[in-house]
Amino acid sequence: MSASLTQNAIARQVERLEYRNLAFIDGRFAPARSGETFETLNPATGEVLTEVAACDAEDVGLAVQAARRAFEAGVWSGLAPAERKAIMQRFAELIEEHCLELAVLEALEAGKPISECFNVDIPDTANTIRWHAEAADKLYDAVAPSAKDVVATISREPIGVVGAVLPWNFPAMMAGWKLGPALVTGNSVVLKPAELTSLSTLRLAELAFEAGIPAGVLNVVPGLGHVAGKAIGLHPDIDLVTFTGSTEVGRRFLEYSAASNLKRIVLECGGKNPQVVMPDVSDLKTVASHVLAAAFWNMGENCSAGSRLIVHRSVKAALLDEMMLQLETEWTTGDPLDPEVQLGALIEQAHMDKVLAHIDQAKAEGLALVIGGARLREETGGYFVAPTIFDEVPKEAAAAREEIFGPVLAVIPFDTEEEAIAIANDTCYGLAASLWSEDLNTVHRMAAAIRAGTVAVNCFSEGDITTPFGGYKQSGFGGRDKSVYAHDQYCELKTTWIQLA
Ligand SMILES: NC(=O)C1=CN([C@@H]2O[C@H](COP(=O)(O)OP(=O)(O)OC[C@H]3O[C@@H](n4cnc5c(N)ncnc54)[C@H](O)[C@@H]3O)[C@@H](O)[C@H]2O)C=CC1
Ligand code: BAL
Repeated sequence: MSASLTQNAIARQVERLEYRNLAFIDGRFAPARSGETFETLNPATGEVLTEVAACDAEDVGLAVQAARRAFEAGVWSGLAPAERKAIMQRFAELIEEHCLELAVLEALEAGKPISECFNVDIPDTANTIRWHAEAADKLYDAVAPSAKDVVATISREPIGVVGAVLPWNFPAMMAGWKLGPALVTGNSVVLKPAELTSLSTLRLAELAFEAGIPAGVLNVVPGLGHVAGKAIGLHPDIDLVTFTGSTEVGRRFLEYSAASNLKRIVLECGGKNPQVVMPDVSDLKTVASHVLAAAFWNMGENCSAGSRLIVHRSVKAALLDEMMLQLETEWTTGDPLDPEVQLGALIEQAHMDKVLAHIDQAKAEGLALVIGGARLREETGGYFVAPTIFDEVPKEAAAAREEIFGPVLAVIPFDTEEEAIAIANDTCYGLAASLWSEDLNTVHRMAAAIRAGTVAVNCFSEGDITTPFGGYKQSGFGGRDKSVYAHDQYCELKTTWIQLA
């Protein structure tokens, strides 16, 4: 727990909290044109926090007009990279200055543990914005090795108006992953947060404006997926949509693109990520702590959650014993605003019901329940589910195949390396994997054989801001988040072919 994250500081912040709950279009907060709103809830209590403007196609249209106007006027796209850098750096500073406020908003609206929000999510959001800002004036374009009497330059240009449609599991961090590279490369953005988590994103937009990002360059249109999200997908004047969320909705964006203007689509979707533990591991305490973090961090509501533990039969029992010990002593489920808590509430009743239905199905199929398997803290009205582990899960079982997006871990034993790789790759997803072995040859061989965008060796990690993030197979499409590779998704490549006299 950070020194400044005390119960008193949190309580004072909650008392003085003001919700930004209107759309942010062209540098101003405004209600939806229809006057419609939707409720946003605290998933730890089921109580309504506030009503949020429910944007529809008309509001999305106004936001796109503002974004296009700003883009064409060059108030942002026409700045030198170093000028955009300075403003984005100020934006990062403002995020840091408002870290507690943003952390409290995320804990209240998303049910995430405040210590994670305060120590990880919001600092990472600021770091992401700052890192991309600093890259702004350090990336060079190219001159092609063409013919003698020709100069051919290959330059990147901003793509124009970017639509960003975001999930609820890491609201600020995902906004940072999209806004950092989209804005530093000179684009204008129309961003739709998930309807379950609008509040921190709306505050971020206000801070971006305060930092000096001109009116119209960053617009936030809160609203329902099948209304505001669909309107972004179908809008004929949006050049690219970057999306993080379910594979099912990602697929819809490809349809929207085909049905409208062939806008570029970048998808970061789901995962059923393997954690492979080889028989040569010696430090089971460390392995156990990372395996638990991979499975249960953010209540398992994480696209890169390591929801399949594929473990060699010879170490399985000892590893499970160590995991149980740590789970019982180090993982507390409770009020997300309590800085000592590691596990908060699931995002909403419907999602909790879906996770509990998966658990019931696994029980009905006769899978061996090791721990958990039930709702917790029902008396609070909140949506808490105990971290749950099933052992000896057949690879055909739903618990081994479907993305549950909750605190449910399927343990699948194996006997040979070939079998482990086959199980790891036996999924339609390919986002992330963890691999545990102390043998360098095994590590190289297996890391190369696992079909995933990120393979973390001897740890659970998504990498840091310097490494790209995205998936193989149905986990991703069209580009990567994070690192300088993320800039590619937001740029067109222009060839200028100059014939010399
Ligand atoms: N990063 C990830 O991999 C995430 C995966 N999920 C998966 O998706 C499941 C459902 O969660 P949801 O929040 O419902 O994710 P989702 O994929 O439905 O929502 C993500 C975003 O898409 C929007 N959206 C929803 N329906 C849309 C539509 N028809 N057209 C355009 N936009 C639309 C939502 O409003 C939200 O902003 C989860 O249980 C989990 O399995 C959810 C969130 C993040
Ligand atoms: N873990 C960051 C990306 C996501 O869950 O959507």
